Amino acid sequence: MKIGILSQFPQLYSTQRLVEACQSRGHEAVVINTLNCYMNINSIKPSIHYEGTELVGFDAIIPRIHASVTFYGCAVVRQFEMMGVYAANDSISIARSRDKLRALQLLSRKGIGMPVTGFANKPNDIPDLINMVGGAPLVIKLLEGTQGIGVVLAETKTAAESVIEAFLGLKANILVQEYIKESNGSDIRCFVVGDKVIASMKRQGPEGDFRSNLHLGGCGEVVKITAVERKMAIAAVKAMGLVVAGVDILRSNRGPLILEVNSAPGIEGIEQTTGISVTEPIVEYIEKMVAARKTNRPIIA
Ligand SMILES: Nc1ncnc2c1ncn2[C@@H]1O[C@H](COP(=O)(O)OP(=O)(O)OP(=O)(O)O)[C@@H](O)[C@H]1O
Ligand SMILES: [Mg+2]
Ligand SMILES: [Mg+2]
Repeated sequence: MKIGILSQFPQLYSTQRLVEACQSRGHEAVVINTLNCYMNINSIKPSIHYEGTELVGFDAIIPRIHASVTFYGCAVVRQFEMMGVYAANDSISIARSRDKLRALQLLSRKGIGMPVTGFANKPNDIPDLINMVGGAPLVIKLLEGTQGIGVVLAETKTAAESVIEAFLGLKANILVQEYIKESNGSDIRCFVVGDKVIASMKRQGPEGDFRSNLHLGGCGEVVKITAVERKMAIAAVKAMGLVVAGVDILRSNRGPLILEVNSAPGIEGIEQTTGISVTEPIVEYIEKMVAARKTNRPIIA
């Protein structure tokens, strides 16, 4: 197969590992810088051009769309879909999961547990909004933040009111969320491919930070997840329609709660913490899907 890896960063560990996994399973891997793709949208033969030539002959793509380029990245993935190329994460699912509000709304419809979350537009909604999620302390999040940036813990009602006012004054879209204190600055990251959790780790934030993101200095350790957590992670990925995803779960007093589903989950942290290759299963999954598409057999993966 010829597999395109959509990434702006060819030197990144994750990009390199995906290339290696494709090659070790006998496929051709091409790293494509998403932002350098330009598209010809027409009803006869939609195409993508790249550095002066047309991209042809691809069987599948693995999108690694960075949060800062969601709009353009999804357009490129969608164009590949229009050309009949299999996308291991399609454009609709990436867009769904990237917007934390949309994602939580979809998860809530499936009855998947999550911290109580509020969303508002007008500043005069603030006191009731704060009460709705159980009062302070509470967490305030930018809708499209990532790597823990734009996730704030407001310890008091006054702090919460001023942070919410400031964000809304800047026209930022924010979520207001119940703070799960008992998770103690840690969460569980499950790496899912298809309908399987391939690897999981517990992430613990640095001393004094409630955020567990590895990019902010958190560290990972191997963890055994429960059957309920496994089921929940898989259901969340299915609700998004993703095939490759990183699911963040908080362990709360009322059981596991989903925080979010990431469509371009980090690969370095989970592989180094667990010693499990998560890239091989991605390529294996793509092989099954592409083969099933060709023969029109029902897809069992
Ligand atoms: N409601 C909450 N209660 C307790 N801790 C929370 C809550 N929300 C977020 N956190 C902590 O903050 C971290 C970052 O939050 P979240 O995953 O929502 O943001 P992110 O910026 O999208 O991160 P990622 O890099 O995983 O995409 C979480 O991993 C968790 O440790
Ligand atoms: Mg995220
Ligand atoms: Mg997260």
